[in-house]
Amino acid sequence: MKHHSLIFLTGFSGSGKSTIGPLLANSLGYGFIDLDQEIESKAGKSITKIFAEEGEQAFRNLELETLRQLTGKKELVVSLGGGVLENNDCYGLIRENGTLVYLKSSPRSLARRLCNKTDRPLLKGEHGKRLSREEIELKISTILEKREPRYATADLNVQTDIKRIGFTVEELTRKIIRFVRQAEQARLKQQSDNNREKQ
Ligand SMILES: Nc1ncnc2c1ncn2[C@@H]1O[C@H](COP(=O)(O)OP(=O)(O)O)[C@@H](O)[C@H]1O
Ligand SMILES: O=C(O)C1=C[C@@H](OP(=O)(O)O)[C@@H](O)[C@H](O)C1
Ligand SMILES: [Mg+2]
Repeated sequence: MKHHSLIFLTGFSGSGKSTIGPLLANSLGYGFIDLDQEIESKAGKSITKIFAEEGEQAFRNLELETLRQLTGKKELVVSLGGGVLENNDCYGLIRENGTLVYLKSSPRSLARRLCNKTDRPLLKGEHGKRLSREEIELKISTILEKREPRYATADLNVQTDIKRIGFTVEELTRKIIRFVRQAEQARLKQQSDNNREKQ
């Protein structure tokens, strides 16, 4: 059964899911889980090592396996990894079980935030070579073009390019509280209509 208070944050690497997620959860009075951190603690190694030692498909299998354990929960914010929605099974689980929220950022902002980081295996060159900011921005644009259609199906979205993190948290808190309240009211109305029809 879908719980609208099971909130999944999606968006490309660097959009702020892992930073904003715990702040948003605290602001809502919800629990918080970072899917990548769950996977790393289960695997006992970093995502970079999982990619290097077991390959990307092994990581994607761990994403699905970990996500499955979250279905049925409520009043919980889950920060997804940027590639989760590409897996049809993951996408289906998320749509059937909770509310999808998209943190939108431009390739330029994402590249600026990520250019000094070394923990995104997909944003490295041949043999793990570090890329320049321009090369990272190009790589982001290419991958984002493929992923945008699924990101864009989210129930709610927020632009994070030129917004301080605190404002994004406040905006998302307001939007989510309103969305969850309206969804629950609609569900209760549907239930009472169904009961009336049975009488
Ligand atoms: N709105 C923002 N403005 C400026 N920097 C941000 C913003 N959101 C995230 N960041 C920074 O970008 C980097 C990636 O953030 P992170 O939360 O890890 O993103 P994700 O989990 O979506 O990959 C971090 O260094 C974070 O501090
Ligand atoms: O875009 C992706 O496919 C990935 C994004 C990462 O998470 P963040 O979006 O939190 O960086 C992490 O799951 C892994 O490196 C793969
Ligand atoms: Mg993250």
